[in-house]
Parts: sequence; structure tokens; C-alpha cells
Amino acid sequence: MNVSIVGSGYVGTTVAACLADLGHEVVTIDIDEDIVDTVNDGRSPIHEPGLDELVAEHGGGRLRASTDYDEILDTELTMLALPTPSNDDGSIDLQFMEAGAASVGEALAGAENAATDPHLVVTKSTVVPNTTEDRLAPRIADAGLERGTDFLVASNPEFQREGTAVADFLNPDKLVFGTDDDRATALLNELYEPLREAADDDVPVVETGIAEAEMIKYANNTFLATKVSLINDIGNICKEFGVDAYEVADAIGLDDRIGEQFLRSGVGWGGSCFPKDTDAIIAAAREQGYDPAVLSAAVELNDDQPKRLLSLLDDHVDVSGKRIAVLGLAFKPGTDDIRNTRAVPVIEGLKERGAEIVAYDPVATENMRERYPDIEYADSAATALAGASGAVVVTDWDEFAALDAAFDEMADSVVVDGRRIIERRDGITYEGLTW
Ligand SMILES: NC(=O)C1=CN([C@@H]2O[C@H](COP(=O)(O)OP(=O)(O)OC[C@H]3O[C@@H](n4cnc5c(N)ncnc54)[C@H](O)[C@@H]3O)[C@@H](O)[C@H]2O)C=CC1
Ligand SMILES: O=C(O)[C@H]1O[C@H](OP(=O)(O)OP(=O)(O)OC[C@H]2O[C@@H](n3ccc(=O)[nH]c3=O)[C@H](O)[C@@H]2O)[C@H](O)[C@@H](O)[C@@H]1O
Repeated sequence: MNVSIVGSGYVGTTVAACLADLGHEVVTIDIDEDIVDTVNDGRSPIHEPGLDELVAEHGGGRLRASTDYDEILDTELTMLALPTPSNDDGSIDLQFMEAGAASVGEALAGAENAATDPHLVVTKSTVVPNTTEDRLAPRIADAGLERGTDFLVASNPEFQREGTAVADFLNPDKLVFGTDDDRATALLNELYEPLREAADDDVPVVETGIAEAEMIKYANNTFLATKVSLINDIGNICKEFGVDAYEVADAIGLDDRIGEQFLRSGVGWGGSCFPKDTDAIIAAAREQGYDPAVLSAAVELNDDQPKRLLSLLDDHVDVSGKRIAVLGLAFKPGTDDIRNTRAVPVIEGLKERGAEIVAYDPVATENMRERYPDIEYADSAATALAGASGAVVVTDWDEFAALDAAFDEMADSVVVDGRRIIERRDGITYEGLTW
């Protein structure tokens, strides 16, 4: 199939490269010329394992990028993979989605030889229920187009994680097709047929309504975020009792009804989506007159975990004027993404205490330097630790597990681990956040 994807960021580029790898002809459309040039040169605009290879193989060939919305005219369907950031009140800012939908409509309306089949516009981004219906379809129609004749809309939320996006996209637990027209369902089935054939296991397809599909995405993300907050709550109780929360989690994870995943307690959840999506669905629910108590508590608990980490550090070191190492800046390992990383509240707390911060991350340093140009960045964990009077671990990068002799070079070997990643215990003052 010929496919266009508007927005060539984390999701758009990953989906595009994977669809090209599965045999589709894909063009991404982005307003950022650097991103477009990068993709066409066969380079990935983002750090994501496996993506460099796919873009190198298909970039400039079956995978192209452009700034020109008219490219969608040669395609059968267009996915909107545009940002849906938070407004100050937590609701989602739809300006990028609406701008993209309007541009798609204008391109379709300006076609000299209008296609006979309606063009399918798929909402890939995460949007609250009824957004596609109430806010996006009307923007497409604004160009003088008729829904059902000139265009169709659908929701096909994406469940990939950063750091494993390529593998997740190619082997999803499920595909969700939210449609109100059989022609849209048929196009989505055709789009994903090669993926389902190539996947390691059977991939269930959930065919549902558009608003249901939009809500499934929020239910999925907020359920997982709440699961982590719940294990953090349990972990905080464990710490009070001197109980190892990881042994507890391993045991409860054996119960199929609980499941072993997302039971790693620690400094909490960050990233571009859990915080944003939780806030967005809480704001949307409140607008309807419902106040989601559990989700609000999950957010509150998550906000407290970095404070608990720093308070454990305070128990051992007065950090004012002392060199303190922050190990890990990305919101999770495998990515250079620092959006809503727990490292930010940790750095803020250390700054408030007057600490001299030295930070290290294998890939996210440059992104963090833009946000905090004034702190010191080390080029290795060992360099960050050398001479430090304390260290906090914020991201569970594998390389931190093996740190050993580097702790002996600290001025005072106090290590507060927010991710249960450090293996060394002997000869250092080690505090786990929930163990
Ligand atoms: N990052 C992730 O792992 C996941 C994100 N999502 C959702 O997918 C959506 C997109 O997220 P990301 O890919 O992370 O965003 P992103 O910020 O990485 O990428 C968005 C891209 O859209 C481009 N753009 C902005 N306005 C445009 C316009 N009018 N026309 C063309 N291009 C434009 C930007 O230049 C940027 O390259 C969000 O709703 C997010 O919640 C869903 C699942 C996973
Ligand atoms: O909508 C999205 O963008 C994506 O959000 C999450 O993916 P992602 O944020 O990339 O990463 P996760 O692996 O879910 O981790 C999120 C945060 O939770 C934290 N986490 C995760 C698991 C755990 O057991 N403990 C824990 O603290 C991680 O450190 C990280 O800060 C979801 O897992 C994806 O399904 C979804 O598509």
C-alpha cells in the first residue's frame, strides 16, 4: 500500500520505517526540514534501538520524508502521528492535530484528479474520546470535503514503548481499529496484514468504535501507570517495615491475575506519555463532571517518589555545597528522551538544597544540557562518582549494574538507588528506595 504519516517523531518515524520494512511505500510529512533531510539521507532522527538500521535500509527508497502535504495524494491512507502535549490544566493541546488535519483536508481538496475512493485519515496520536469525531473530522471537512465520500476517519492507537519501539510495533499484543465505516476497517486490515503475517505470535485485532479506540489507549496507559504507583505504594510500606519490595513483587507477579510486568518499584514513572495521558484523561473526566480518585492518587504518589529519594539521601549527607552524582537522566533506559523524566524533580530538589550536581547518562546528556546548561555533565558514571559525596540512581541503565570500584573513588560512598540496579552493597552506604 501507499501510506503517508504526518509527523516524523518517535511514533511517526518508527511506524513509517517498520511499515516500509513490511513492504509498504511510506512517506512521512513533517514541518521540520532537518528531520525530513535526515530521514531521506537514511538516518534516524531519534535514538531508538533497531531504527537506525531500518531507516538506513529504506530511507530515500520505500521510506521517504517530505514537507509537502500534497504527497498524501499518492497514498491511500494518512496517519496523524502529531504531538498532543499538555495544557497547563492537564488537558491535551490539540493545536498540532487540528493543524495537521486541516492541512490534510486542504491537500485532498486541492487534488486535480480526486481519487474515487475516500481517503482514510487515521488518528495515531493519543487523543481523548471523541476528539477524532468532534475536533479532527470537522477540520478535514473545512476544506469543503464530504465525510464518507471524500474522506473517512479512524482511530488506531499505538502501544509501542520507547527503547523497544521497533520490536513492540512489529510484535504488538493487539491492534485496535476504531472505525465507523467498513471501508476504513478494510483499509486498516490491509495495512496490517503483512505485520500480522510476519509477527512471531498471533496478533489479535480489536475492531471497535472510534471513541472506544481512543479510550482504550488511555485505559491502557493509565492502568499501567497506576500499577507502577500501586507497587510504589506497596514498596514504600515495605521500606517502613524493612521488607524487600522486589521479593514481594516477584511473588505477587506469579499470580496470573496480577502479572509480573510493571512491578518494578522506585522513583516513579516519567516519559512523554504516562504523565501527559494520566493528566489528560483526568482533566477530560472532570470536564464531564467525574473526578477519578484512583488516577489522581496515582499521580500524587508518583510526584512524591523523587522527594522520598532525596529524603533518603538527606538521612546520610547534608548535600549543601557537596558534589552529588546523578546517574541516569533519560526517563527510562534505551532512549535519549528526557520528557517528564524523574531526573528533573531530583535535580530540582538537589539544586534547592544547594548541591553541586554532576550528572551522567549514556545518551541523554545533550538533551538535558539544553534544559540545565549550568550543571556539570560527566562522560562516564565513574567520572561522575569520583569525588562525589553522594549518588542517586534515577535510570536503570544496564551499565550501572556493573559499577563497583568506582564507588571507592567517592568522597563519601553514599548511594541511593531509585531503580534497584546497583549490584554492589559491601563497603558502601546503600539505600534502596523501596527495599
Ligand atoms: N513517544 C511514544 O513512544 C508514543 C507516543 N504516542 C503518542 O503519539 C503522538 C506523537 O508522539 P511522538 O511521536 O512522541 O511526538 P514527537 O514530538 O516525537 O513527533 C511529532 C512530530 O510532528 C511534527 N509536527 C508538528 N506539527 C506538525 C504539522 N503541523 N505537520 C507536520 N508535522 C508536524 C514535529 O516536527 C515532530 O517531528 C502523541 O499523541 C503521543 O502521545 C503513542 C504511543 C507511543
Ligand atoms: O503511550 C506511550 O507513549 C507509551 O507509554 C508507555 O511506554 P513508555 O513511556 O515508552 O515506557 P514504559 O516502559 O511504559 O515506562 C514508562 C515509565 O514507567 C517506569 N516504570 C515502568 C515499569 C515499572 O515496572 N516501573 C517503572 O517505574 C519507567 O521507568 C518509565 O519512567 C507504554 O508502556 C506504551 O505502551 C505506550 O505506547
